[in-house]
Amino acid sequence: AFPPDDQGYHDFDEVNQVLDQTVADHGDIAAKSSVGKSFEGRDIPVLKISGNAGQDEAEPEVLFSCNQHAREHLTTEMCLRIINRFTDGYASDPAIKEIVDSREIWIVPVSNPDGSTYDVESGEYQGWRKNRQDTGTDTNRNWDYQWGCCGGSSDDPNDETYRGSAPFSSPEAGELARFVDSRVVDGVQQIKAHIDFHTFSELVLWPYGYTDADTAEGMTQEEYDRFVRVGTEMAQTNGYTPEQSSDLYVTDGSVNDWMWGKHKILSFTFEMYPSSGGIDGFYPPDEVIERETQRNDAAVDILLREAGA
Ligand SMILES: NS(=O)(=O)N[C@@H](Cc1ccccc1)C(=O)O
Ligand SMILES: [Zn+2]
Repeated sequence: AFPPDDQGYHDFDEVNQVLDQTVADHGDIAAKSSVGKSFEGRDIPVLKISGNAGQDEAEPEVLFSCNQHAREHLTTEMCLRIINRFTDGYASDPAIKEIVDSREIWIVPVSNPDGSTYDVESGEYQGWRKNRQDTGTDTNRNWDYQWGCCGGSSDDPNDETYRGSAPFSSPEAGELARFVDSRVVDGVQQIKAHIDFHTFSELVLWPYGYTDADTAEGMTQEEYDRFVRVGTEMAQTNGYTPEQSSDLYVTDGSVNDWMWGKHKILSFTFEMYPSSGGIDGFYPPDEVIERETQRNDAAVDILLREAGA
């Protein structure tokens, strides 16, 4: 459970209650399933929002994933904001209805349920980042694209950026990857765009993370320019700084590199509020949740539009 002053945040059980209630209230446009189990055996929930949610329709799909890093709890609230906005708004807002009827939206509010639970279950924040496998794997260094290639992760199990013993050695990354793989229908990946939400620094990041170069195998200049255009457009709406993720620092095995490198999914990371801080930057007071999640509404709409382009 979150500390008394931060009850506005949802822990894992409360997230599942919200998802179940959403399906109960909006069963025609919302469907809950699991992408698989975490290391400690928790189901990692995914909510699908679409007209006729029970049918797989030939519509562009978009994935929003949150809380890959345990302590980054504001990102779970970001995924819940997306869920509430597109379900509660469906009956009253024609623009929302138009999007939901023409897209299939997948939302994973808690990608790392073991780590997220560990971080808050004592009632005191643990500052935990990784999953709960042995001494912890940084799942955002465990994706199977240029894994461990380039000094953008650690081979020391005690480090915060430990890449794991092998690509997809963490079930959390492996199961989400398996879910994305499963969205290849008749040889075509149905998911066209993705945002992985993190905190903090207020950035919009795009691949590749493993190299400083703009272009590399699997990334032409035209493809890079599209990341810049869409990333910059989204950043103009939320005031974040847009940049290639390696401009921040080189990472290898990150989710964005795999989403683009393997599936050509237009995949971004958003680093949310605050813009700076120490360890307290991971724990903004719950009073900021509404403001800092609504801050990304327009960017989310841009990505949903872009998925159909
Ligand atoms: N959220 S964070 O503080 O861990 N920063 C992220 C930044 C990041 C995210 C995606 C690709 C490259 C870099 C990280 O994984 O290091
Ligand atoms: Zn993070």
